[in-house]
Amino acid sequence: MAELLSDERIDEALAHLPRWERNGNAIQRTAELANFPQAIQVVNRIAEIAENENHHPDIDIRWRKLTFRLSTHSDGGITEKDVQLAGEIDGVIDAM
Ligand SMILES: C[C@H](O)[C@H](O)[C@H]1CNC2=NC(N)=NC(=O)C2=N1
Repeated sequence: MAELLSDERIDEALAHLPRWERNGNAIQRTAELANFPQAIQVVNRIAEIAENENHHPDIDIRWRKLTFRLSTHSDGGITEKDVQLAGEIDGVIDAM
């Protein structure tokens, strides 16, 4: 179990993650890739990171548009694991 973050800590984390917004008990970002294969490549790279960390995003795939929603299901809210994964997802998308 990880510790749920305070509202203040979440705001502070999001100040460093400008592409992410809070959506209730999760943080969320959308990204539009150049085409569908690139979007799937992004998903595959993130899948590898998620497996390594045993922390998995909810992912919505619509053609070349991806929406990532991060929360720590076992704790019912946002933890440092989500903040960490958000930064890594940004890194994968920025590298495309
Ligand atoms: C047993 C295993 O540690 C859990 O099911 C992991 C897997 N991936 C997970 N991912 C996310 N986002 N939240 C979790 O609580 C979680 N739990």
